Amino acid sequence: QRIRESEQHSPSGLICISVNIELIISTTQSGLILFCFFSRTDVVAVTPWLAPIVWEGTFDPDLVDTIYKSMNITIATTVFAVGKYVRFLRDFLETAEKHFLVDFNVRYYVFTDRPDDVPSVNLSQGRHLSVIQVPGSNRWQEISARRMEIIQTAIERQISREADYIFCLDVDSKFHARWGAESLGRLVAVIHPWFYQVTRDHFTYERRPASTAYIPMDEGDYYYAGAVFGGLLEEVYTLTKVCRNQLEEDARNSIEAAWQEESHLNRYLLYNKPSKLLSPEYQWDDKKTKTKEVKVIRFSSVVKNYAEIRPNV
Ligand SMILES: CC(=O)N[C@H]1[C@@H](OP(=O)(O)OP(=O)(O)OC[C@H]2O[C@@H](n3ccc(=O)[nH]c3=O)[C@H](O)[C@@H]2O)O[C@H](CO)[C@H](O)[C@@H]1O
Ligand SMILES: [Mn+2]
Repeated sequence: QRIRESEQHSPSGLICISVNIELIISTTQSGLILFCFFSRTDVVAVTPWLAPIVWEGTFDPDLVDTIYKSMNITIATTVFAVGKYVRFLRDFLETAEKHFLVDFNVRYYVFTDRPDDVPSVNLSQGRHLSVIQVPGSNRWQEISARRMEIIQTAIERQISREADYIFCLDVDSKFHARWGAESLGRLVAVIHPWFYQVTRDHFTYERRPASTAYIPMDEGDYYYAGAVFGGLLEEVYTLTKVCRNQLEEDARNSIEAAWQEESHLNRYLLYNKPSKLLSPEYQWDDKKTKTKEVKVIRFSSVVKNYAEIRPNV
């Protein structure tokens, strides 16, 4: 059933802005109402290649969770805490236990050079945490970019035997609200919170043809954030392998892409389209003022003092 209110004249004679609400009621043949919610008409909820873009109000949370729960899946979650970034782990893990894939089997993989500083956090049933030691570095660019290689290796050695899906997340972040099974898909990326309202000429893709992350000005769909990507294990394995190889090829040619692995991720996703996109609800930035499209912030980057926290500026 659709309700559309078009332009109306108020008593004062001013024209009101059209309301345009779609009320979707799904019924069975017997007439029993299964679910009822307002779909969104203020945001685009599908890509030109017909992948869903997940916004609050475009899915039924209980129904989606029920479908995935019956599959008895395990979701791996990688998070890097190298150097001073170990300080973000407690909030990350504690808020994840409250909001991230609650009641699902989740395996956290914490990559750190300071295993003794990993906090002990109470995990719910069905949830595990492994600590994997990685080298430190005196360049944040290298720490961030090497994640591709390290995730690829960890999938080969361990994760492929232990999980079905994987999410790779930034640690300088907190969960604030439900992040459920609506986020799962073959290959999943998140629209960067600073770039969802701008045209593609503003995207900070790598623009130098000498880099393997190069994207010409007239190409590109979305600007994806490097802080969140995921999908089926084998899909993310290929993604990390390709990005790792391209990062290494660039290094051999003494070129570093504008935003390191984020640039390579964007290049990969341009030619390997994600099957599902997460709206900026799934990667907000605490420095950014909330816009009206964002009804719920599920996961956001905390404000940090770069000079104090990173090994270099
Ligand atoms: C929202 C978003 O898309 N952010 C991207 C952006 O800035 P960010 O400011 O989000 O980068 P960042 O400092 O959070 O670094 C990315 C991640 O690398 C890890 N880390 C980094 C430095 C360090 O000393 N120790 C450590 O563990 C940690 O997990 C951190 O969350 O640019 C980065 C570098 O290209 C990545 O592309 C990020 O994904
Ligand atoms: Mn970050």
